[in-house]
Amino acid sequence: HFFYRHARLMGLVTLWLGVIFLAGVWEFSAKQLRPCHPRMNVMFLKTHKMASSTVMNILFRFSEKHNLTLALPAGEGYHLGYPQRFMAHFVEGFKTMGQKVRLWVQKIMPNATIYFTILRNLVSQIRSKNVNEFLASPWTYYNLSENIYNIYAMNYMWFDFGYDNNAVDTEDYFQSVIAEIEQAFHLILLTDYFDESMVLLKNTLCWDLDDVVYFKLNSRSEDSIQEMTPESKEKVKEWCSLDWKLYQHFNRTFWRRIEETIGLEKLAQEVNLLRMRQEELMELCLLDPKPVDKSRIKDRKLQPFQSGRANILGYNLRQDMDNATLRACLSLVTPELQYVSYLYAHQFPDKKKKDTAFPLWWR
Ligand SMILES: Nc1ncnc2c1ncn2[C@@H]1O[C@H](COP(=O)(O)OS(=O)(=O)O)[C@@H](OP(=O)(O)O)[C@H]1O
Repeated sequence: HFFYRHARLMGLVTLWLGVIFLAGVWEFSAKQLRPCHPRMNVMFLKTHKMASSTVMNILFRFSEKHNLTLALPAGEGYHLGYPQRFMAHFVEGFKTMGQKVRLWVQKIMPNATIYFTILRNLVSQIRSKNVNEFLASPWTYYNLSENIYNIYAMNYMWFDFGYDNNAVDTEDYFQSVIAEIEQAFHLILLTDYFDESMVLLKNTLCWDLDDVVYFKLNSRSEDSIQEMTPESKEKVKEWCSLDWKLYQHFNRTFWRRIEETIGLEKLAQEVNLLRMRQEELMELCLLDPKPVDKSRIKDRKLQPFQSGRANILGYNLRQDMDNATLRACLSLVTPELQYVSYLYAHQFPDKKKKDTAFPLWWR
């Protein structure tokens, strides 16, 4: 009787192991055979001075290629309420009221949406004139009571995620925010490894290489920047300690994700392909091998918005292109405001146009 009972148990266990094994084999072969499907629902949190305009350009081109609907700023504006917290009625066509930011975003995005953003190392990002003087004695210049007008001077990445940039940095607080960000975002990319980020994005979203090929947008001219001294590089990590820890954390998760998904060897190959394609397109489209000073941009409609005193560079296109090539090249160099203006006019033909003129192109 004892043997009989155990034999039955053993039989059951063996049967289960068999079923689990078969399910594993089936899933493995299904993964090998089934090509992934490009993700069409994407939410990008635009962060400042972190190559976010280049990412936006990638998203704009993808949305045109697949005729997708964009959440565009309502009325005459170009921002979704920044620096206020996001609300759904900042998006053209949404009128609902009375909920929290996360719910607002969920209200306008479908359930199966990939949420992502991009961060940059403080040391490479903060290159404004007078940065060293500022960091030598920041409290001389920084006034806590100025509140929202201070956001670029302390922990602005923290602010862009919707948190208090003046908050006291304690381990518990830091960890609780990180946990919230990790819950809300599927992917955090890095400006400092932009090409690697584009490969990771392409693989996560199952897009093509050409979807993430780009020209670098919104770069500052050399005479608009001041590099940090070695002392400032150390001081900024203290002054913006929340941002510094945030960046370090997501730098680690970025490389972990690469290792778990693509692997370093394949990453290097794909980055290489991306750069080759980028060079090919630059030769095809551009008059100059590098972005040029705003005064040298011949077509004013291709001049990027000039924020502050910095000189923001742009591009001149070659003249000798057929219509289809010109259209493709234009979309790669069109600055953000002009592109938003164009997409808005296209998506809402009956509404009043935004006032930034965009290059005329044929649809
Ligand atoms: N592909 C790529 N790789 C590395 N860095 C890049 C890339 N594209 C843009 N950039 C740099 O990003 C800075 C502009 O960022 P944003 O577009 O976010 O600026 S803005 O806030 O929208 O004005 C700006 O940095 P600075 O030149 O230091 O100002 C750009 O040079």
